[in-house]
Amino acid sequence: MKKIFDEVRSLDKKAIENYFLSEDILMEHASIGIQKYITKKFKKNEKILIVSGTGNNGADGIALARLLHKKFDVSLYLTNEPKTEIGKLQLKRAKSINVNFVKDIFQADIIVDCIFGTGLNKELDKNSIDLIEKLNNFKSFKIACDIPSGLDILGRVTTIAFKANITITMGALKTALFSDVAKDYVGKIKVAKLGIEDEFFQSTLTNKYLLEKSDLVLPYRNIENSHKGTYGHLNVISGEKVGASIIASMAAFSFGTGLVTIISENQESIPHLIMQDKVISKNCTAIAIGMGLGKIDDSKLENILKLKLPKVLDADIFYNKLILEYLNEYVVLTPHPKEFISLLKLANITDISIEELQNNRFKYVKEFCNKYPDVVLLLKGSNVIIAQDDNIYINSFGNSSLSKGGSGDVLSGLIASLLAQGYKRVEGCISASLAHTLSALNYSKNNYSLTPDNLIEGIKNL
Ligand SMILES: NC(=O)C1=CN([C@@H]2O[C@H](COP(=O)(O)OP(=O)(O)OC[C@H]3O[C@@H](n4cnc5c(N)ncnc54)[C@H](O)[C@@H]3O)[C@@H](O)[C@H]2O)[C@@H](O)CC1
Ligand SMILES: Nc1ncnc2c1ncn2[C@@H]1O[C@H](COP(=O)(O)OP(=O)(O)O)[C@@H](O)[C@H]1O
Ligand SMILES: [K+]
Repeated sequence: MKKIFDEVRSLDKKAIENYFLSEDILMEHASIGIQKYITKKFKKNEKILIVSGTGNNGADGIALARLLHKKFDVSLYLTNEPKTEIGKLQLKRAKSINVNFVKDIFQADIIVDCIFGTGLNKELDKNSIDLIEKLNNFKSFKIACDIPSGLDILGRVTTIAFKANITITMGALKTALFSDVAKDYVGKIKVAKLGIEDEFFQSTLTNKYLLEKSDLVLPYRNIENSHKGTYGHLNVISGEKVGASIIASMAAFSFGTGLVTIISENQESIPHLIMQDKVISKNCTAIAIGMGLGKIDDSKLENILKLKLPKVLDADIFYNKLILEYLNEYVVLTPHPKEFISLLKLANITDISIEELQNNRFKYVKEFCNKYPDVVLLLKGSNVIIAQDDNIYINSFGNSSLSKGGSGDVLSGLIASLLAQGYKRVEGCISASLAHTLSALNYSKNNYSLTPDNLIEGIKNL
């Protein structure tokens, strides 16, 4: 996993002091980072338009124009004269070698957005909105310098934001790039090193981490002298919609759990691989409840919630106040945003809209985890957040093929499967969530036809 920081400005300052560097050295490295990317990816004669604002993000762009001068067909458009000292210096340098300044933007092969960086601190004015809108309409390959212009430090879109194919971010990953809203603007994300010792970021504390493919720990079996009981027995509690329990059960069975039983009062028609019972199994090692549950008698629910077994609580359960008494060290919660706002309300933390949550996901996850530090929370979304106490892990591998009924049931089944097999809760959530999103990513047909069955098939082939 890679470290993510809420802000890097103070880190840059500290690094400058620690290693006797200068803003100029850092900026040169920032621009070299983008120069290297462009030089590697594009042919020499391609047209590049760099659009620079008045702050240091703009100054990065002016430095980049100098670095690419005569190597590419580069044009530099300034929204205004630079305001910062280093920006003025970069401009002098660029002018001294006759960089090509242009008075109008145009559809180049490549556009580099250096209008605003992390210094965006107010609403965009009309000129900036028009400029970003025009750039977005160009069919160019689009590179955002540090952060797409128009995204603020919390990853919210002000009025409009630059839609990049890639964001080359300076120094270290920033939280703002991983809001759900940002996902449609950042494109790929790449870090440009600023000439600061790697050791510096390694030793700087953070509570946020970006998950990588290598963090996936599949439930490989490492002993031969085993039997089905060795790999746990998951009970999936069924309710009004048995389909959800079947999806979760099939996902769990395919992900290695030795036995899966659907617990239901009625005799349901279910796949022959899955067992069925009316009561919790004696050798049950984990429980999944909530998916398709509908209404349930409080005393029955309480009898399940009070069991000292790892549990995944999902879906309908987030509308029942009873769960507040059981938010303990056995529990994993897997709400989607609508369910999470219900939970926040039940827990008397806040009464907010989905939009407010989606604009401030990290903030509300933190508030919830401060109140319930024993619980492991997985907040679904285009960038999944896994949190416990103060620690946050972000899974950004998901894509829109997962926006379909039943995807969440697969995920709950996968987490419950790993819990039944003995994974710790945070580790279980990390590996299940990675398997879930990587399976979707590997599905290569198109991005509309993925079904829960395809997802489960993909998980068998990871
Ligand atoms: N900290 C450092 O040492 C480094 C910073 N670098 C670059 O510097 C950037 C940050 O630079 P700045 O702090 O100058 O900030 P920005 O370049 O993001 O620009 C902010 C400027 O625009 C103005 N502004 C903010 N919001 C506005 C709005 N809505 N409408 C009109 N004007 C607005 C501000 O008053 C300020 O003058 C980073 O994103 C990064 O690209 C890099 O060069 C690497 C090194
Ligand atoms: N656009 C998207 N990008 C990434 N992941 C997505 C996207 N849409 C949905 N998902 C994922 O799909 C799952 C949907 O779960 P949920 O809404 O609970 O569905 P259901 O209850 O129908 O099974 C979650 O894991 C969510 O993170
Ligand atoms: K930018």
